[in-house]
Amino acid sequence: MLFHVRMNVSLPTAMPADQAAKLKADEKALAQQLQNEGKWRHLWRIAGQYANISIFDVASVDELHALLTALPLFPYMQIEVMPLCRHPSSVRDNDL
Ligand SMILES: O=C(O)C[C@H]1C=CC(=O)O1
Repeated sequence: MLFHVRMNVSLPTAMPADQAAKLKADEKALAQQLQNEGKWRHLWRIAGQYANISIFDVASVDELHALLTALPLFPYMQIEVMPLCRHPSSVRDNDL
């Protein structure tokens, strides 16, 4: 199942720099692991914003929820999820 996910990140301004750096490093490691596993298929920065557009390819809504809520930055993100299905006019297969 494919999901379009937007993540807006908002770290508290009072958060110590070393805590923020650790969160970002942990987030990066997990994001890259999930990309290598094929579950996090696309990761794009939204220009000019601390936000991203991602495409996840997972087995279920429950799996997506588990992945998103396990992200180190999850407590500091606003997340919007859009489930995707095949468009009848698309000339592409689902292999993104
Ligand atoms: O920077 C972000 O957009 C938030 C998050 C998503 C992947 C990652 O490494 O950090």
